[in-house]
Amino acid sequence: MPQLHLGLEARSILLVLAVLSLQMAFVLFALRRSYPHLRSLRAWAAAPLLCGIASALIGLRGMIPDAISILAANLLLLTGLWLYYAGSQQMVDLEPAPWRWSVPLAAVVALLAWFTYGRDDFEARAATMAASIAVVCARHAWLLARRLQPTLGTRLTFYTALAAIAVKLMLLCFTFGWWSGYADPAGKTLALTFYFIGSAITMPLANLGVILMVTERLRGVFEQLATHDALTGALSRRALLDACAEELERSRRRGHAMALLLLDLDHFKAVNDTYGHQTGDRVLAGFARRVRDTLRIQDRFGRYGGEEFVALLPETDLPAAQVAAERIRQRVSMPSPSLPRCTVSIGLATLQGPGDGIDAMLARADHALYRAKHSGRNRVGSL
Ligand SMILES: Nc1nc2c(ncn2[C@@H]2O[C@H](COP(=O)(O)OP(=O)(O)OP(=O)(O)O)[C@@H](O)[C@H]2O)c(=O)[nH]1
Repeated sequence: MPQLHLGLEARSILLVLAVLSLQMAFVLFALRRSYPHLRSLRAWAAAPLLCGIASALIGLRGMIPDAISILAANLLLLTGLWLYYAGSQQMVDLEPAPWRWSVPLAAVVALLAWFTYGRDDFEARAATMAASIAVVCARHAWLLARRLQPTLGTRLTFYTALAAIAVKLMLLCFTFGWWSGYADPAGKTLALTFYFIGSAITMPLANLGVILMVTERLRGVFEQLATHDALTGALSRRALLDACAEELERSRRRGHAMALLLLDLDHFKAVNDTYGHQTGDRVLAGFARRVRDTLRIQDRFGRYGGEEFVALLPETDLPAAQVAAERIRQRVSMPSPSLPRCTVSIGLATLQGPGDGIDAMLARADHALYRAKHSGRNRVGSL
């Protein structure tokens, strides 16, 4: 084991890192049991497990055979680092490709074997590993920067990957003789001290970054469940009414118009009775998708109850709301290749002065809907 400054011992650092990584793996495996649908958790739990075992094996260098403390340990380390990357890929619905990595991995292990048994060369082994780790971290950092939302967790993981790359590049520069001080034993000790301290900082930070990414994703899932209807993806009634209250306040403040559409599928009970409840569910989901496609970004769409939905149209006066409602009606009535045809009746209400409120608008929209139903359905009613 190399000597370090500050009274530090490489073996102790490696064993402490092993314990920390195994603890983190335990936490992540426990999270995986609770949230099995979060695919990334499997790779992210296995990653610190492999890295932890690798650290322990490297730390036991000289006490166990080289084939284990060098070859098996570095193989585990690189696989573990790849698993961090694979977990991030799954976060953005990319399929990890283990076979694509297995060829370079085998080449690295072959090189390490040569630098162990062909000619015993610590510097060459360190350079091989530093370059390989830097490549995996760079690939991971690239993915984090390009594909994931810039949250605290992704930022922490991204900067940790950059820091790990910097540490590895530093070691590469030294081993290639780009710093003359490295030839001197004191310089070498200093370089290795930086290297081990760098690893001691980046490994736990990578685990923390992953834990943060998991909790951020779970928070997103729970928020979605709390505010959206699971079947149609529309806002839940509670979230819809909150959005209405918010928009009403904004319209009042700015003196803007606002419209509200109450949408009710026609003869939906007959759809259920004829084709079954499951097809009825698919019709509802397809209907919601069509309405959402028709609406603008700033419009809100929610499930008011059963087969009744509300579309909230900010900054929309009566003529514009009639155009929007008619567009929805036509879009919904278009035949679909996979679903029974259905139509929608729509009740329309617009904001009537500062004393008006959401309950009053909903009551007017309900009345208009009633009229649309009673004058033949598949139409837009207003008062
Ligand atoms: N499949 C399915 N059906 C639902 C869901 N929610 C409500 N329904 C059904 O929607 C039907 C609504 O029926 P009605 O209120 O009589 O209205 P309708 O048959 O659409 O007739 P009109 O509104 O008068 O045109 C009921 O049979 C409910 O069971 C749901 O989530 N899935």
